[in-house]
This record gives sequence, C-alpha cells and structure tokens, in this order.
Amino acid sequence: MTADGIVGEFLALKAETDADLLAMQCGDFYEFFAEDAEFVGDELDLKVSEKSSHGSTYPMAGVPVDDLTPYLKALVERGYRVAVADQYETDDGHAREITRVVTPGTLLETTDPTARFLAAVVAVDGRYGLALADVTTGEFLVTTTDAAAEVRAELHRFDPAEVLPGPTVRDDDSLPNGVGTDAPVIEYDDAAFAPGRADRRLREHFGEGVLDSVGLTDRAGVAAAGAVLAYVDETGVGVLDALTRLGTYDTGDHLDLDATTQRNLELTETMHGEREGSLLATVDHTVTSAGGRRLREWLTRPRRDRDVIDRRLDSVAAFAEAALARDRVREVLDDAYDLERLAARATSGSADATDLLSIRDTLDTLPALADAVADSRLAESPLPGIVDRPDRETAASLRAELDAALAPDPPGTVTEGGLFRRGYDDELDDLIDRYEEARGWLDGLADREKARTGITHLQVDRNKTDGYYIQVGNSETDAVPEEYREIKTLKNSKRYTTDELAEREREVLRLEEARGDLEYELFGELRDRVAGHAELLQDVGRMLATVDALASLATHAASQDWTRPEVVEPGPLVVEAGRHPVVETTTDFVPNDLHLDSDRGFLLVTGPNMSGKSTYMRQAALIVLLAQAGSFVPARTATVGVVDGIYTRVGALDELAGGRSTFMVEMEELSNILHSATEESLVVLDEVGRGTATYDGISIAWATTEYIHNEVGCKCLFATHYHELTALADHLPRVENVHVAVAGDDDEDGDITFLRTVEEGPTDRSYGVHVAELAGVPAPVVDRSRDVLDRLREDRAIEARGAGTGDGGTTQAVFDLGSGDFRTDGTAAADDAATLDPTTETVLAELRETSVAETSPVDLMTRVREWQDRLDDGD
Ligand SMILES: Nc1ncnc2c1ncn2[C@@H]1O[C@H](COP(=O)(O)OP(=O)(O)OP(=O)(O)O)[C@@H](O)[C@H]1O
Repeated sequence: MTADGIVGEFLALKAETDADLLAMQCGDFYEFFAEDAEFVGDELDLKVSEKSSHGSTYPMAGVPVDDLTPYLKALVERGYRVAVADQYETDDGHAREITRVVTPGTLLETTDPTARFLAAVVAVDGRYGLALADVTTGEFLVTTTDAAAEVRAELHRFDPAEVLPGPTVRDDDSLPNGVGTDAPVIEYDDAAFAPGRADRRLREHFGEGVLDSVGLTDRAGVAAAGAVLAYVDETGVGVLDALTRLGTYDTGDHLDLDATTQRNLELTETMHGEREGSLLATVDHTVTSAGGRRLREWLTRPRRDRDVIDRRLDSVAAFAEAALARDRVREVLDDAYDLERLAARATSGSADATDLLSIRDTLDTLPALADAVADSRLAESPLPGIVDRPDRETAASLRAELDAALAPDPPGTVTEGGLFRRGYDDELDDLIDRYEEARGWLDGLADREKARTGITHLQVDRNKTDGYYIQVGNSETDAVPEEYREIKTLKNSKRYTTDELAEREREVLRLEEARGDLEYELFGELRDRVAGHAELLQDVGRMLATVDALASLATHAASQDWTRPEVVEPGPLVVEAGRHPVVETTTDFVPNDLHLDSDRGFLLVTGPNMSGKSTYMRQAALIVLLAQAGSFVPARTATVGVVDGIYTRVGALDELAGGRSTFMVEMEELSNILHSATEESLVVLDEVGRGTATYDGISIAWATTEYIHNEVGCKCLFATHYHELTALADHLPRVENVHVAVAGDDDEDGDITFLRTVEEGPTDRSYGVHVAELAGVPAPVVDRSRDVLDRLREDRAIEARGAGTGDGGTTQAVFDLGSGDFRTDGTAAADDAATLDPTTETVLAELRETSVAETSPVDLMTRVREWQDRLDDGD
C-alpha cells in the first residue's frame, strides 16, 4: 500500500473515533501520522520522520509493537485518550480496525499508586447521581444527593482521572464544566445515561438482583452507574471484569467537607498544590501503596458514626501500645504487593506469570500477619477480627495452587513456555520430556559426527534462515559423508543438513510450538481461576490496606505523642494542650486549650496579626477531623463531640478566585456555609468581611455572628480584626471572647513578643502597625501610621495631610469617624478661609455683621432664605 493510502486509511480511522490520538499498527510498528505524529514527537520525544508518496509528504512517528504500552501510559496519564487500531489478516492481505480506546479513567497499566477514578455525574428527576469506578482496583461506588455542592465535594474528595457529565448536567451552572476538578471531561453518548438502559446494563453485569441487594433504587444513581459501565465496556480495554462489586454509600455516612474546606485544611495537598506539608503527607507512614490509598480515603472521608470511629480507635490504640507487634506487622506488610490491582490485572487478562507470583507471595503474608496479631497485645483489639475477615482457607489453597504451578523464575512473556513447574500437568511434562530428548540428540550431534567422520572443525548450530545445520571448515569439506546435503557456502566453511537432522529439527520446532501453546493455554486457565477469586483477592487486599493504615496512624501517634480522643455523640469540643498536627512537626509549638460546649458554642478569636489565630482555628478543625477519621489527635487530652460537617472560610488565595473578585468568592463561601451548616456542625471563619469597606465588613461580620448564634446554633470559631465585634459577647449568651496573647506594647515603639497562648477575653488592640514594621514597610509610613492610630484612638478623627507634609506641612481637612465626613476643625481654623469658596465667604461675612437683636423677624427670615439661595447656587 502506498504511503498515501496508509495515511488515507489512518485519517479515515481517526475520523471514526473521538479519541485525541490514534496509534495504527503497520506490521511490527504502531505508527502515528500527520498531526498526531508531530504531537507525539513533542510529547514523547519520538523521532518524527517524513513519509513521502505521490509528491506529498507526511510526518510519521512509530513505536515497535511490543513497546506500545509505556508510550500509551505516558500519553494517557497526561490526560489524552488514545485509540489503538490493530492489523489482522484477511483472505486478500490485511485490514485494520480500532480495537480499543485507552482513556485516563480506564487505564490499567499505571504505576501511580493513588486511586484512579472514572466518574459519571447525572441528574434525573431533580436528583444527582454520582458513580465512581477505579478499574485498577475494582472499586465501584454510587451515591445520590439533592445538592450540587455535595457532588462538587465528593468529586473533590475522589479526585477522578476522567469525568463523564451526563446530558442533563452539562449546562448546569452549579456544576461548572469538569465540576471543579482538573480531570479531562468527556461528552459521552447521551443514550448511555438513560435510566432504563443503564438499569438493564447493571443487571446484566452484576446479576439480576443487584440493585435491590445494594439498595440502589434512585434512578439518578442507576443512570450514573450504567453510564460508567457502558463507557468501560466501549473503550474495550478489557477492564470491565475488574468491576466485580457494586457498592452504594450515603453522603450522610461521612463528615461533610465542602471542596473549599478540603483545600483550606490542606488535607492532601497544600494551598500551593504540593503534597509535602499536607496533613496526609505528615501522617502517612504506610508501607504499601494500598495502605496509602486507604489512609487518604479516611482523611478525606471521615465518619459520623461513633461506633465505626471507636472501632478504628481501638485498633490504633492497640497498635500504639504494642510497638514491637506493630513493627512486626509492618515488616510483614512490607512484603505484600498491591493485591487489589493484581486482581484487576488477572480479571482483565493482562496479568503475567510474575504477577501471579506476586499474588502468591502476598497471600503468603496472611499466616504471618495472623500470627503477629494473635501473639501479642493486639489479640485483645478488633485487629484479629479484621485479619480473619477474608476467607483464609481459600486464600491458602489458591496460594498452594500457584506455588505448585509456577516456575520460580518465569520468563516475562506468556507465549514462550517455561512458565510451569514439572509435575503440574502430565501432558506438559510429556511434551517437555520429548522436547528435551530431541534437544539432547541435537546437543550431542556435533561430538557424535566428529567421532564418526574424523572431521575436527565441525559444529552444529541454529539460526533463523537456515534452521539447524552442520558447519564444516573448508579444509575438511572433502571428508564429509555422502548423506550431508550442502545448503550454504560461506567464506571459510560450508553448511550442511541431513535427512535425520531435518527430521529432528522439525520435531524440536513442533514440540517447542506445542509446549508454548500448551503453556499459554494452561496459563490462561490458571489466570482465569485466579480471576475467579477476584473478590477474595480484593478482600485480602483491602484488609492489608486497612491494617497498614491503622498501623500508620499508630506509628505517627506514638512518635508525636498524640492521644486517643474521647469521642462523644453529641457533645462538646474540649481540648487540653492541643497542637496543630502539621505545624508542630516544623516549629517549637506552644500548645493551647480549647473549650466549646452548649453554653459557650461561639468563640470570637482576636489577637494581633501573625499571633496564631488561623493556626489555632485550623488546629481545632483538624483535631475534630482526625478524631472522626479514627486517629489519635495532637493534644494532651481531647473530648470530641461528633459533628456532621466542618465548614471553613479562610482568606482565599487570589489565584483561586478564578476571575471573580476575592470578595465575591468570600461571600459565596459564606453563603454556602450559612446554607449548609446545621446545629451539629463546626464552622471556622477567618476574618469574614475583610475584603470590602470597613463599615460594610463590620456589618456583615456582625450579622453573620448573630445568625450563626441565633439561627444555626453550631460550634463556631470566628477570628476577626474588627474590635467592635468583641462587644457581642456581652449581648449573645453563647458568644465568648478569646485572644492570642502577646507581650510588650507598640505604643512606645516597643517590640512585641508572640506568646502563642490563647487566653480568655478580647485582645486590646491589633498591633497591625507593628507587623507592618516587621515586614519592612518604610519608616516614614510606619511612623505616620502610629500618629494616625493615636489620633484615631483619642479623637476618633484624623486630619488629611497634603504634599510636603512633615512638621511644617499644611493640613487641609479633618475626617470625622463619627459622621463619616470631612469637617472643619479648631486646630485648622487659620487655614479655613483659604479653603472656602467666595460665595460662602461673603455669606459668612454678612452673617457675622447681622445683628439679630436689631433686625425684625420678617427681615431675618428673608435674609436667611436669600443666603440659602446663594449658597445653593454656589454649589
Ligand atoms: N501555637 C503556636 N506555636 C508556635 N507557632 C505558632 C503557633 N501558632 C501559630 N504559630 C506560627 O505563627 C505564625 C502566624 O500564625 P497565623 O497565621 O495563625 O497567625 P494569624 O493570627 O492568623 O495572622 P493574621 O491575622 O495575620 O492572618 C505561623 O507561622 C505559625 O506557624
């Protein structure tokens, strides 16, 4: 076929798919042409050549057939969808067709240990359905909700690799494109989201009774789950079977954490998008990637149910006390592979012999793990129950089967033989015996022929074109026996074959092929049997991940001297000597107490800038979050009343505003909190109202405090620089003032020291000028700020200065804080005349000259009216 034709075929196939790129098999290579070639050339550093034909040239880039996977992976992990067209034989040559489309949400071959969810969102009858599938582990979850904010929050928690918005949500303003994630968004076939079709698909895949048994009755949930299944099936990458179980969850099982709060509390990444410095990075001591995934899940989805939380805490407590047993368990876990992912590879048919050996070795850890748990103080905890949950007997027999089957060091491909141990299969053993016998005959042939013929320079070898041959040096070719048939002449030697050699060669090749075929078949059967145990493998994998995450929490608790929180439901939040879990690892941290209960549910936190208000408030939120995740907390003692949600509003980074004004973002977040928080929530507000004019800001902060106190009734921490607000504590019974203390005073330019301790009562002032000085604001500005501040404090008024200020500068007007206007002022009287307009001056002069006693009332009235008219005209 001409290049023109190939490129034409490529372009035609490309038009069939909505994938971003197409890799088309051409013999031993997968080729990209035209724009795709240039694109992959740049992205993957592939060499781009020019294919010319019929006067046209086309860019072309290719990779060998066996090397496609890593290139695909690199492209897909960057968010591209790649279609693969394979070549197949036909009666008159060959043809090509697209066999699969590899996409970010369906990529199995990933080395990234974090979960990779494919998400579908849809709205049916006013409810949202959200389905999340991780094909790499087989996890498949569905939930439904009325609130778009919850959909956004869930997507933020799961951080999907690819999102499929259904037709009904694509124009939904409350779910902006990509619904707040930076994952690729695919406009997938509308029909796949239709509830009826989705329902059928789910029943076909999971079995007739599945929807009832998992309690999935909501049509929105069915539609979302069905769309995910359809998409996974249609991309054709063989991962559909990895989805073995459908699970539903209720967003009410977990602590409500809106997307903003997840970001503000820096749970999995910092405000600047780095993992380092996040809560997860700080507390993660897991030894397996599955354990890391589990810990992430716990921190982003803490629980509300006290029993679940207490059970987790019981295990962490046991691990925290039993250091030796904990180390032993972590050593055992260190030998475990990612079983959930291996199970998915088995079901998709991509597992090779090394993968099955990894499964064997991981199953091998079960008895050791059970022993480590049974022979220690851990025996009294829920841990033995967790470890015993998967079916250990079946696991042991699967392990034994794999051990008996697989060779200790199998080759990397599954087509060449050498995968199995002797004794596994009689037919295979027989083939191997015959093969080795034939190989033995060939291996001994050279020696036998040398002895028989007396030729010294004789060897037997094999290559691709000539097959097996006997090679004799030129000096001795006269001595070759009659039955040698010459097949090739080289410079110094000749190659021969004989009838018997040809016969033996055919036998070896036949046996080799038969062995490869049989082993491939046996391997497929073995892999299928392993895949048949996918649920068991997933159970074991999840159990190992859970134990790893629990041990990790205990490891951190022990190393940082954390304490077990007493979880009560409902109840106060009382923390003695609490610390911020992340800041304490890098700072000499000053611990602080906190007390919030039904009589004192709202704390107004004041204190100078930089004193530690934000840290104190985030620390409170993180202690609650950690406790509900089942973790110990950084404190001497802590009593944590379970909350249903944590809502925070802290100074947004400007770049997060995404085109909206920072104040607008602030108000949207406040609005969301005031709508969502309930009596059972914890609300943390950092300087609400700061982004606008002072009086507006104070008014908003004031009204917010009243609303939260009177209407919502939740626990709340509110940091503010508006001193005026502290007066609210006198009027609202549940509001109390606390402040972060400092020593020293800036009145006499004295330095202040941040004590970082939180004390009862409001702070006396804000020390903002001092921080300005610390930050290196020029001395004239700092000095003048101090003057202004003094005047404001004393007179509630400040004069505005014109250019050339300093000791001899002119004062032009005085701003009165009481009236909010400029006014004339005694201190500036001498300059007043200079600043009045001529009409006013004349009117004033006439007024001064008028004698009230000597003028009749009617005259006075007339004059006053006339002055008013002149002043009005003069405006
Ligand atoms: N208890 C503490 N012990 C030690 N260091 C602390 C403590 N609390 C806060 N810090 C440190 O003090 C610095 C300022 O803290 P933070 O940002 O919480 O102050 P702030 O009062 O909220 O400031 P601003 O009002 O300017 O926003 C941070 O670097 C923080 O790490």
